[in-house]
Amino acid sequence: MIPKTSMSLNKCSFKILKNVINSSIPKNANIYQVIIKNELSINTKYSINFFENLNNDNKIHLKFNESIKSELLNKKNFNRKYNSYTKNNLQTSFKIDFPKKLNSYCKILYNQTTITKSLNQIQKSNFTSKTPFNKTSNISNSYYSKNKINDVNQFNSYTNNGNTYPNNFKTFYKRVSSKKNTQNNQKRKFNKSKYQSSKNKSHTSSKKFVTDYFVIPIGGTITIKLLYHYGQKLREENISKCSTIYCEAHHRNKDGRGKNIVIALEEKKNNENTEDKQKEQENKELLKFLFSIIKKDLLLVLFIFAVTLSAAGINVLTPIITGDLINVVQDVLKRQEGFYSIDFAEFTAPTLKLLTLYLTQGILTFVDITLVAKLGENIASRLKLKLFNSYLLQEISFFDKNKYNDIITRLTNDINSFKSTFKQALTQGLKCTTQVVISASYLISISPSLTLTICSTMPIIYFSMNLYGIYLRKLSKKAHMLEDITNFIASEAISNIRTVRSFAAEPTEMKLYQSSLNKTSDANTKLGFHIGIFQGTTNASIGSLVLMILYFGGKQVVQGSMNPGQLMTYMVAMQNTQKSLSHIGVLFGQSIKAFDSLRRVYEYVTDSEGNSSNANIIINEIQDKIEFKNVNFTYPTRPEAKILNNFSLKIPVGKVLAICGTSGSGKSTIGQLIEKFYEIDSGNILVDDISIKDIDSRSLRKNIGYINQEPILFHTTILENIRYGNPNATLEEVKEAARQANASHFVESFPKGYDTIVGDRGVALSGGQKQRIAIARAILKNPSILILDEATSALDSHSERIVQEALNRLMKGRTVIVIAHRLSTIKNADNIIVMKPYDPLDGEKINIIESGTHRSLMRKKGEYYKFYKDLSRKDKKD
Ligand SMILES: Nc1ncnc2c1ncn2[C@@H]1O[C@H](COP(=O)(O)OP(=O)(O)OP(=O)(O)O)[C@@H](O)[C@H]1O
Repeated sequence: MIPKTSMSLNKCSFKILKNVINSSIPKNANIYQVIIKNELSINTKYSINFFENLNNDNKIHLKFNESIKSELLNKKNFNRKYNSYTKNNLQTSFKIDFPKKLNSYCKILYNQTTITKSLNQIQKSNFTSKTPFNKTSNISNSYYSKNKINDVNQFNSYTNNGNTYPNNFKTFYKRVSSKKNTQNNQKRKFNKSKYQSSKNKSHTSSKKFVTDYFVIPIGGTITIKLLYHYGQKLREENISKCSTIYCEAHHRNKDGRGKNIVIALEEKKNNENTEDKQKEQENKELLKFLFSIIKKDLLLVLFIFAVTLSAAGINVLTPIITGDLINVVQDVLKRQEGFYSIDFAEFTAPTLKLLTLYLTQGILTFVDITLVAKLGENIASRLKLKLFNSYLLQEISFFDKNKYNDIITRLTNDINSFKSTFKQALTQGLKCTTQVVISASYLISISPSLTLTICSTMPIIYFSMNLYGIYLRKLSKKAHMLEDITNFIASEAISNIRTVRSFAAEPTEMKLYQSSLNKTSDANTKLGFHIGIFQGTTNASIGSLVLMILYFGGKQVVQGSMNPGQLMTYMVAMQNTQKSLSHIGVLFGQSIKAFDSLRRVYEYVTDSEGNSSNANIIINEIQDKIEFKNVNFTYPTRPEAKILNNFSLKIPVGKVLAICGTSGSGKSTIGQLIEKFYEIDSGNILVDDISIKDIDSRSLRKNIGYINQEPILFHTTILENIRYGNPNATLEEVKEAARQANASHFVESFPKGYDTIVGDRGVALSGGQKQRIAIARAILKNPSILILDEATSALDSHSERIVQEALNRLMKGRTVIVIAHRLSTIKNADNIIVMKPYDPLDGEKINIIESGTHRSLMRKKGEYYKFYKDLSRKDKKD
């Protein structure tokens, strides 16, 4: 029976909870729920679940899964060991280790009664004020022992104050930190031979972290709120993104009877205040990021500032000098001396001044454009490099979660749009703002009354134009979207031309394209019509403004309160101000968009920063078995569907394991887990008796060769494609690998031999040829483990034979995992396992339904027998 669910559980978490209960907990077990309310300051869009390790030692081991761990860690330094233990039969305890930078405290609710305050007090008095977590302290252990007692006392005094807590509900607080250890552990690169000795050192990691440790009785409903603060950086903005998290933990009493608790972490509801703070914090971080990109060019930026300000100053001066020139002309006219008696020397001074201004303006414009182009390119390159690097370092699950187009768009469109707006904002924005400020004060100084008259009408024109501008932007967005769709239809049809042809779908594609084209053209025509209205109205308004100035200004000239030169200056300055203002408006809109683009780039860049794991054991050659120990696994993009459940498997070194089974049973998943493309939820995968979590991913993958049904080749020469397996291989070595892979014959028959370009993704080669190039590549890589994922299933029997021959050569002396389709490979394998998809409703809850050698399984006449017979029938047909 499940006791009453906590009121704090929302619908979503309850659904998950129900799933957990349905899927994992024995029906006859007593189930108690411990609801952990989560207010993690982490971005857990995808990270679901703590996970548990149940040992028979009457202990509960709670662990964070890797994604949460890295998030929690503020992407670094998280302790891998989350051990906890049971105090006695009635109590379940768990301990959570926080990294020392994590300023953390717990709110505990017992039967809906909050004791948060007490813990907050403890937190404040002992941790935050005396020894802030964000500072590394070298305080001795005795300090902590002393404080630990204080904490317990404080806590007890609170719980005894008329609260509903049972007496055994105690809280201990312990905190140990050592900067030295953390740094040493981070820097230490493990070498396989040194591993044993280093391992012990690394496991003294409890020293490195702040440790919160609560003892909680099983029974009733307990809500625990964990609040994490990253030192000074309370990243509240991410709280809203935090999704529901659950974990389940099993507890066994000494008498062997099981008790289970389900723990759910739940999204914290944000109030508006925290949302504002979040945004503020996000913007701050974004600006910081931008500064880190620009800071190398700080001198250049300052120089551009100086040039732009000078250009703005000259722009303001030009109408003034023009006014002077007009005044000279007027003076001469006043004197009414004939043309030949005019002293042109009077014109020289203002004319020369104007000429100098124009020339300087030209030079400054040239310098400005050149420097800003340089700055823009520097920034864009840096951003692109940062983003591209972050893509290459992302977890494979990142590519499951995000659309390919989205990933590429951020690298191209987003960065380019940011670059161009940044350039404009820096030059035009600065120039326009300066001009507006100087011109406005100048306008007021010439004629305050005229300026007031103009200013009362200008905002009306300005705002109505802006409103129309918003409508125009909407139209333009729609036209762009339709254009994108049209382009997509064209590119899809062209890139899939073979499919289009073979289905004789040309007329359909043409119709589709034409209909989309018509819509785009209609939208663009409408846009053009409205742009026309906009431009026409703008021109008419500007004209009216000029007229107003001439009318009112002319009156003032006649009245003698203004001279003609000043009127001229006034007119030009007003036009400049008006242009600058509308420019600033447009730039403002563009800047918001550009900032969004930058935000998207930043999101991906920071995403990958969380992937720096503590796995640092380098392995040069795998010499021992691979072992799956009680592995539970779900794909991060589909957390509700468990793929492997308590999965155990040993693959001895140098042996061949064949995996067969129905589609979707998880055969390929096993290969991907060995490659460490995904992190497992719980259990362990050992390679050479070392947990895969501790092994440096690159060094692991260097030891693995993966050949699948559709090998991907790069758009370059055959030589370079084979060399991808070992960039240092000589031409002779490449040729030898090709020979062993049965590829040399067909490669040498090509006119350009090894210099033949294979086309995009190897389109210029047949399936069998691509497969053999991939095998040659694997031969050069010389891996200890070979994973063949349905490697020959897409080939006809002739190609299959040639490829298989090459594969047989490659398999010799290696540990091989064959995800099998071919009878001969399965038959000769040292061990065969038959898998079925995990089904939570199935009583057995297993993935492997049979295992053994070909002979033993045939004798058994079970699933493998059926599978083998089916395959033999198919083979005969072929
Ligand atoms: N990247 C992924 N994200 C989410 N789910 C996935 C992903 N890859 C595979 N799956 C799911 O995991 C399950 C096992 O897939 P897997 O590819 O391991 O099966 P398989 O036994 O190799 O199947 P097949 O014989 O058809 O290739 C399937 O239900 C599949 O839909």
